[in-house]
Amino acid sequence: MSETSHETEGPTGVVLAGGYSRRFGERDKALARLDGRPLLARVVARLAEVADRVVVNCRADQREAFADALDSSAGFDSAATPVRFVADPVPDRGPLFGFRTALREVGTETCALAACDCPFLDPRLLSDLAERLADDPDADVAAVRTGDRLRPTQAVYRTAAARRACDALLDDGEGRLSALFDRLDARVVPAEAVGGDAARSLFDVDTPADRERAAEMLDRETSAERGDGTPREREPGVAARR
Ligand SMILES: Nc1nc2c(ncn2[C@@H]2O[C@H](COP(=O)(O)OP(=O)(O)OP(=O)(O)O)[C@@H](O)[C@H]2O)c(=O)[nH]1
Repeated sequence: MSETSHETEGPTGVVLAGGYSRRFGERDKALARLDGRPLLARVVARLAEVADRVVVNCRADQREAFADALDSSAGFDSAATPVRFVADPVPDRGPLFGFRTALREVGTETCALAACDCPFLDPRLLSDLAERLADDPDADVAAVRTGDRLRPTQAVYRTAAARRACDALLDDGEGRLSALFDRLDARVVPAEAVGGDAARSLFDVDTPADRERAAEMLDRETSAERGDGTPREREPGVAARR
C-alpha cells in the first residue's frame, strides 16, 4: 500500500436517498424496515465500515425523518463516522443530479457511492474497489460489471473527476447515473472477481415484494445459521443493537 496521504485516507460514503419510492407505494423505502431496521440505517452502517464519513443526499422534506432513523437504529458509531445530510436544491431531478449535489460536500479524494435501497451492501466489495482504484492512477472509477452492465452505484469514484462528469452530463441534459461511464475511465471488475458477495450486495428493494424477498433472504440465512449455532445477521464488524 502506498504511503501517500490520499491513498491512506478512506473514501467518503455517499448515499443517494432522494427518490420518491414510487414503485414501493405510499412509504419512503429508505425508512422501510428489514428485521426492525430502516434500509437507510443498514446502508449507512455498512458504508461506515469502509468510509470515514458519510454524506446522505435526500430531499429537504426527508431530512428530519432520516436523522431520526439513524439516531434510533444506526448500528454504527456516529462519532467515528460523522453523517451529513445534503438536500437537493430541486427535488426529483434524478440520481445523477443527487450525486452532483452530494459531491459538493465531499472533501476526500475518493468517494463510495451507494443507493439507500440495498440492505445487504457488502463493505468488502467497496473496499476491494477502493484498493483497485488506488492501484490504478489512470482510472476515475472502480466499478462492478454484472453481465454486460456496469454498476454506477456500489462503485468508488475519484471525487474531482466525478464532479466534472456530473456537471458535463447534466449540462447536456443527461440524467442517468450510468452515463457517468461515458465520461470516466473505469477500472471494471466482473462481479465474479470482486471481493464480497456482489449479487447479494447489489440486491435492491424497489417494491414491497422486493422487501419481502429481502426478509426471506435474512430468514433463510438465520435458519442456516441456527444449524451451526452462528448468531443472526448483524452489520459486519458492528455489534447488533436493539
Ligand atoms: N437525490 C436524488 N436521489 C434519487 C432521485 N431519484 C432516485 N434517487 C435515488 O437513487 C436510487 C435509485 O433510484 P430508484 O431505485 O429508482 O429509487 P426511487 O426513484 O426512489 O424509486 P422509484 O420512484 O420507484 O423509481 C435510490 O437510492 C433513490 O433514492 C432523485 O431525483 N434525487
